[in-house]
Amino acid sequence: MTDPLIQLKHAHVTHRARSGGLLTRDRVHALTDADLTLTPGETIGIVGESGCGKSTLAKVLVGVQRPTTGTVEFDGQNLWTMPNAERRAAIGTGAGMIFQDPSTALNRRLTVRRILRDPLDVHRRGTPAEREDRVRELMNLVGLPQVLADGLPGQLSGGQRQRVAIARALALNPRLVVADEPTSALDVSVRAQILNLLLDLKERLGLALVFVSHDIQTVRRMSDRVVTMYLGRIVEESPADTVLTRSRHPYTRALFSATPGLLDPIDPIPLAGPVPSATRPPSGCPFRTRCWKADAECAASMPDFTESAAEGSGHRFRCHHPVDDGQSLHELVTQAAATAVPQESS
Ligand SMILES: Nc1ncnc2c1ncn2[C@@H]1O[C@H](COP(=O)(O)OP(=O)(O)OP(=O)(O)O)[C@@H](O)[C@H]1O
Repeated sequence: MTDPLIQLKHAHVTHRARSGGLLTRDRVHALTDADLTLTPGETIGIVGESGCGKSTLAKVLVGVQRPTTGTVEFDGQNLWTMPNAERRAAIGTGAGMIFQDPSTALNRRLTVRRILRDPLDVHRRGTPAEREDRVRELMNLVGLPQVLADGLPGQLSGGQRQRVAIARALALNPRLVVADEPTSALDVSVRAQILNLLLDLKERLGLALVFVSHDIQTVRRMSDRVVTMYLGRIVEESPADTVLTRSRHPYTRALFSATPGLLDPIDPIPLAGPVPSATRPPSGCPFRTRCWKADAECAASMPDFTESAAEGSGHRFRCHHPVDDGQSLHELVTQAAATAVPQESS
């Protein structure tokens, strides 16, 4: 079996909650008890509703966010017990991050050349001449014409800016790249180009990729494995090619059923009420307040992960009452519509 590139163990992230801009004594549970393993060259996609912790999980994986408790191992080494300089070196060389909006992620006052040289200078990579060569190489890698090297981000198109952000993330030869909504700020016409570029780079460089998006269709296309999150928790990991039909967690099925154009035209699985507060998540399974299958057992405890019967499939889910393997969406919609869900939230 391949050694993991990254391993999260029981990672929690909490933040002080704010009310009217002021910090309160409450804690927001942005990530709860996350266990996840990523192998070299693998792509995982993270899906879930807004605020469910996708970005937090991505930042923890890439070593940008320190978990409040729990561990992150990168190449078998605990990232957060390393001395700072060592961790920065491991993170710098190990992982790059591409954000949603390249116009805010790039320093507007620096030329493309300076933006791409910066990580090489900070990590003292090679001689000045070698750094210049590397800048040229990075621009070629992401399909940016060399004439743009002296341009400022404001002089580039949205797609070109995102290419600069990708080149910068690749500057130190990372083995992992995290792309957090990398195309949502771009025109539809350039989205496919950027996604194809990421897929191409992943193949050519053997990168592991963590892909975060609200666009479930794209996540499925880009990923080997899909991680479903709900209210800070990972509730299912499914192989991307069977996530539509074989996922077992009711929330994964509901989420995918609500994606236009993905499945046969059909009403989505109806869910009761809104997502509860991340400050006071429900006891037991956090999805139980909206789930048509929930009962007292779901309020009492969060189930452990169940591995799918197909050994080595990488499919696992946390649910007391999973959807039957192969159960159709039509059946689930009917079942959910016929069931009243208890409304209390904790
Ligand atoms: N610095 C912070 N301080 C307080 N709360 C935070 C902070 N960062 C994130 N949160 C909260 O943590 C939870 C998870 O946020 P996160 O950004 O990870 O979710 P997300 O799924 O990526 O959301 P979106 O899809 O809207 O980007 C949310 O309730 C969010 O409000």
